[in-house]
Amino acid sequence: MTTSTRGARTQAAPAVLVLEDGRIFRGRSYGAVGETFGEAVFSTGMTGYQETLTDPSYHRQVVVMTAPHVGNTGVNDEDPESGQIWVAGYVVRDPARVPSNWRAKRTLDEELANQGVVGISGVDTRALTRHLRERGAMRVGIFSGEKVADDAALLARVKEAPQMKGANLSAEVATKEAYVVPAIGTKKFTVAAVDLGIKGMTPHRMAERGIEVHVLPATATVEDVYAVNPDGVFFSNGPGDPATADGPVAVMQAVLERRTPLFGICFGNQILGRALGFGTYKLKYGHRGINQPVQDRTTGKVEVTAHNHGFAVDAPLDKVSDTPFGRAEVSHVCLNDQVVEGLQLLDQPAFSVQYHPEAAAGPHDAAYLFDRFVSLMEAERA
Ligand SMILES: NC(=O)CC[C@H](N)C(=O)O
Repeated sequence: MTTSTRGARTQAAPAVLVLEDGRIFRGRSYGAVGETFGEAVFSTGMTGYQETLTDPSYHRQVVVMTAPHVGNTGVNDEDPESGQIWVAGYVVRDPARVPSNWRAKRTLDEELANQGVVGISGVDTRALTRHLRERGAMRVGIFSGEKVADDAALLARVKEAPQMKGANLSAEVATKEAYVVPAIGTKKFTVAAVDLGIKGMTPHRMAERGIEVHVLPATATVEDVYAVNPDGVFFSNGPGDPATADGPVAVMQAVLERRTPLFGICFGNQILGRALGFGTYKLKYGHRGINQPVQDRTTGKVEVTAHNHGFAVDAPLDKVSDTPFGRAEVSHVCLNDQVVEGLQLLDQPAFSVQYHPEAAAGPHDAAYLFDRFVSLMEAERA
């Protein structure tokens, strides 16, 4: 096990990060010693590393932090978004030598080591991020220890690792058993939430609004969804390529058929896109962080929002589309690059966003979307 003292870190084993295009960064082992593979992506969040590490949507991704200092507040038991760290690897520049926070129980270095997550520190993460912005997200390996193979052998192994495009991963991270998150205060509604890799804060944001949330496995059928007698149906965030999510797309289409109020976040937005007949595609390097400007096209208002997506929906920005479920339009757009960030149906109560209104971590500008879901269920009941 490694510790976070200066002395221990200078003794940490050497580590090397090898990108599939042959670019190499050297540093020191951070967290577990060993090797790992994944898709190299970067996050621009300056805070919220615990939420990032435990977000199941990061499954099979090696996350590069652009913030130069990571681990400053250590690790607490309150902030995780799921029961474990999901990132495949972690890349930081300068780890905190003396973490300090009243809630801290352990150092981040210890937590990564305890959970067997291989990381690397001492990397010029800004140079690495610029590289990924120019060349795009790509496969990567991190190798640490006193003896690792030569660079050419490591590169060959990276090139054998699986690609993110075409990866079907929800069932690997989602709950195997259904469970209930009770409403906080008086129960007003029941929601069936299809778990494709759900973050803990999402049902909590619903529970705060009087919703009893029945979280169902990724493989839930239409019968499973309606067995809980839901006022609304929710489709969560999750890892992998939405082009592989045929099962959830079919379930969502059945929900749209019945006109039950529907809300989706991130992967859930991509599934709504597919359910309506739009395509999805891989972004060059994706959106990850907690400071992305999104415009709500209905009100014109701009929100600062939390993102974690590598794919996006291909829907026209400039017109209302006719779909098998009535008229649909792009409700939200990212102002950095005009990527589709939300969809809404005009003839029935269904909408979704590509970003993260649950805001864990991130700004709370988009919390109104949970209220909008409640309004749809209220209108349906009335
Ligand atoms: N956070 C998410 O739901 C991510 C969705 C999808 N895996 C993507 O990368 O775009």
